[in-house]
Amino acid sequence: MILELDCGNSFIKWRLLNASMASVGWGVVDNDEALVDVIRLRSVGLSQCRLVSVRSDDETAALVATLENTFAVTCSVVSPARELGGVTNGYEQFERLGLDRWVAMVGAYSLAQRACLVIDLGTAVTSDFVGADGQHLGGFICPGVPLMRTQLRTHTRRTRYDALEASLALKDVAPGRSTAEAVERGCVLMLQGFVSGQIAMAADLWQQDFDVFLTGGDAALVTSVAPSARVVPDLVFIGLAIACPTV
Ligand SMILES: Nc1ncnc2c1ncn2[C@@H]1O[C@H](COP(=O)(O)OP(=O)(O)OP(=O)(O)O)[C@@H](O)[C@H]1O
Ligand SMILES: CC(C)(CO)[C@@H](O)C(=O)NCCC(=O)O
Ligand SMILES: [K+]
Repeated sequence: MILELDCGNSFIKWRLLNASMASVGWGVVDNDEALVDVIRLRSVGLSQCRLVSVRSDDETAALVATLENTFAVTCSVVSPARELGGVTNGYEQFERLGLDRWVAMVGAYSLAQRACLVIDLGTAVTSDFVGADGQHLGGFICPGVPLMRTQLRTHTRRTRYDALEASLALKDVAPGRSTAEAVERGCVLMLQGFVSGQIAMAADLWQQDFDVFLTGGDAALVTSVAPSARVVPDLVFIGLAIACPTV
């Protein structure tokens, strides 16, 4: 079995593949200890681990050491590259491009084999443009819903509401008539406006000849403004397999 990990700033997403590369389990945890606990229950036959991380080098090294010591596996870790899977990193300093963005676009290009716009909606929202020839033109980074919400709560005094109100607020996006509706709907509309703008930018560059990929925990919030987008929740893992092939 292979353990795949996508180590973000807020969450670690994990997935287990069997010998036929079929997913036999997955989940989301919010710290290293919780990850070890959940994998320990399923670690029989674990032979390899591969991971992509946007955490600090020290944090990533600590997680790798824990996994290698606890489960007696070797971990392959994605490192920055100028070129991978036909995609050329477009950053002036290629090693500074977030590795989650990098493997997501490598995964998207492997599926599309033509120009693609890759949007990852998580804690942060990122968008990346890859041309038909695999050249990464660059992209954008903005706060995602969790960050927008927390910034509002932190910097204003009267925008509070509870989780129940929040969960009821998104039944539609009409003008809000309570604080919860006003904030929750406002954040979703910010996300949708951003995604619409990105698709318009891609259409300026490539007319109709491109694919839009959506991934990340909040992808479902924007599908209404991107009806032809391909929603691929495991896009990072698809790219991860290309970056760290089975040994
Ligand atoms: N099971 C889940 N666990 C955590 N977040 C979830 C889950 N399902 C949906 N979400 C939503 O996904 C968003 C987080 O997205 P995602 O899991 O892609 O985070 P992320 O960008 O990977 O975060 P990071 O990479 O910084 O850890 C949150 O806004 C949350 O509302
Ligand atoms: C933007 C995030 C936080 C999204 O997870 C990550 O890709 C990252 O830390 N990137 C480094 C900065 C950059 O990509 O330019
Ligand atoms: K992410």
